[in-house]
Amino acid sequence: MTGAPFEVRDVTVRIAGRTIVDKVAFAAPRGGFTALVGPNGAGKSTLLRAIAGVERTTSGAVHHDGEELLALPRRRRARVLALVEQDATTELPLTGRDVVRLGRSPHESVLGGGDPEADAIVENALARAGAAAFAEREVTTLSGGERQRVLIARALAQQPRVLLLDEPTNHLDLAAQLDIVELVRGVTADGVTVVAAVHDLSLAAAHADAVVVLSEGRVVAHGATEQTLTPERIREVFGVAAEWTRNPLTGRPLLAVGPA
Ligand SMILES: Nc1ncnc2c1ncn2[C@@H]1O[C@H](COP(=O)(O)OP(=O)(O)OP(=O)(O)O)[C@@H](O)[C@H]1O
Repeated sequence: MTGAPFEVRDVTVRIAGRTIVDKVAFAAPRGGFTALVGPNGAGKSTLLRAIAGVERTTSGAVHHDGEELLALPRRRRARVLALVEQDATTELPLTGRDVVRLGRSPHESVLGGGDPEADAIVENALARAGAAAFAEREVTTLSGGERQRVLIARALAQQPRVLLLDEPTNHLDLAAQLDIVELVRGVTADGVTVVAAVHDLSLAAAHADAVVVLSEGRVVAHGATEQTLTPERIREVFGVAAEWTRNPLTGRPLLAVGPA
């Protein structure tokens, strides 16, 4: 991890007169894993969509290595940043491989082609995301967890410098959740900056390099886990009593919760 090439600057999203994301600002180190946490409705998905340029921002900017990403044409932005949305669905009769192949479109020439490595990159992304078994299947027939792996593979095929994940372990069984954590660590080791919305605070504490706590559209804390995810703040933001213990199998932080 070096420097902070990725910066979210005062991003605000107002929808129908309501402020959903309110002047959110944070920087993320290159090759770091930043966990975005907060209760239901805090604005995590809207913020990720705004950063990716999918949701229109009312004001603010997103910088990467000196470029203002929101001002870039969509294809150029997609070469820098990929978003895996929560529960993204498709009705199109595409196979898993077709969907992953779509991740290459920002790298192809406008008329298609001009991307000689595409086949190898697609196969590699399928394998890395544990989605190779679904390459020939129509994605509409896949389970939620299987589809999630295909969508992660598509984002990997995009070869972004910044990877945004919205609840990447949603739909995944316990072993698959561990696979995804492993995958995120592998991707960050390659220098990709990961920002992921996660509900599992134990996962955030065990694996993230930094945590951004969002509440009612605002950043209420940002920094190392120990400083941000204190029992007091968890009570304040999530409305539960909490105590950190250790996972006896891994030695990593584990959150015990109870009624406030
Ligand atoms: N298009 C929209 N129109 C109106 N309200 C919206 C729209 N999109 C999001 N909201 C509202 O904005 C708030 C934040 O939603 P968002 O999905 O970003 O929260 P979240 O933190 O990702 O929640 P969750 O943990 O439940 O996924 C919610 O109150 C939601 O109802």
